[in-house]
Amino acid sequence: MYIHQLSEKHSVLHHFLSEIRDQSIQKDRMRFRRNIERIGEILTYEMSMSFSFSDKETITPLGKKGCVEISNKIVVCSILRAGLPLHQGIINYLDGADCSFISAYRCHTSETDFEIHVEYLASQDLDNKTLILADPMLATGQSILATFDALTKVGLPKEVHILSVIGARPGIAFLQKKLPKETHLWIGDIDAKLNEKGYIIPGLGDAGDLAFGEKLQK
Ligand SMILES: O=P(O)(O)OC[C@H]1O[C@H](OP(=O)(O)OP(=O)(O)O)[C@H](O)[C@@H]1O
Ligand SMILES: O=c1cc[nH]c(=O)[nH]1
Ligand SMILES: [Mg+2]
Repeated sequence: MYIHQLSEKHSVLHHFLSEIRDQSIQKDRMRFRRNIERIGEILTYEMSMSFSFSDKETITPLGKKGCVEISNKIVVCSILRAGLPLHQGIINYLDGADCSFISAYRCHTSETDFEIHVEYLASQDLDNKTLILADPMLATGQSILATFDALTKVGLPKEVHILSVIGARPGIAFLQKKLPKETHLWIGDIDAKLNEKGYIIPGLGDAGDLAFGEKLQK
């Protein structure tokens, strides 16, 4: 897996990362969602430099200009529910992309153990497409793997890009073992560890709850 950690360079991204982690600022739910969306825009801009482009001619009011346009056929698939604001950030920049949605949630068998349940999938044909799989939190990596497995039953994408805001080192190492080598991971920041409940430390807490409100545990 090719890992592109955007926090390696200092940029405005650090401002947004700091705000989503800050326990007082993140209480503003609207700001939290908007910051995740803004990070989605930044990740998409960086990822777009790896896309294919074809030439086109654009007519301006005063002449002609040789321009380029993205030639990848893109499907953005986001994992419900925390993926929704990230999804919005991605499609803010990829105007014509198809959008798929998949649900994945942690179903707890005990205080510390859980399984990932995938129950809902609405997807386009993925054959030969550029698949962007979006989830703001990459903790154990199990949600991404379960959704990747469900999606690759629908078709065989030409390339796969995973977009995430904060990841944990053990979850990334897990995906490195399980996903095809040519998969790209575009990630805002990487934290060192997980706690016994599978939360990223220091992370930011529960992204789905912060964006949309605390859900009842199953
Ligand atoms: O890498 P993992 O260990 O699989 O954890 C990451 C997943 O956990 C969260 O989802 P959650 O189950 O909390 O659902 P939610 O989006 O509805 O809050 C998060 O949004 C990821 O999908
Ligand atoms: O730290 C974590 C782990 C999973 N899901 C979250 O929202 N946060
Ligand atoms: Mg959650």
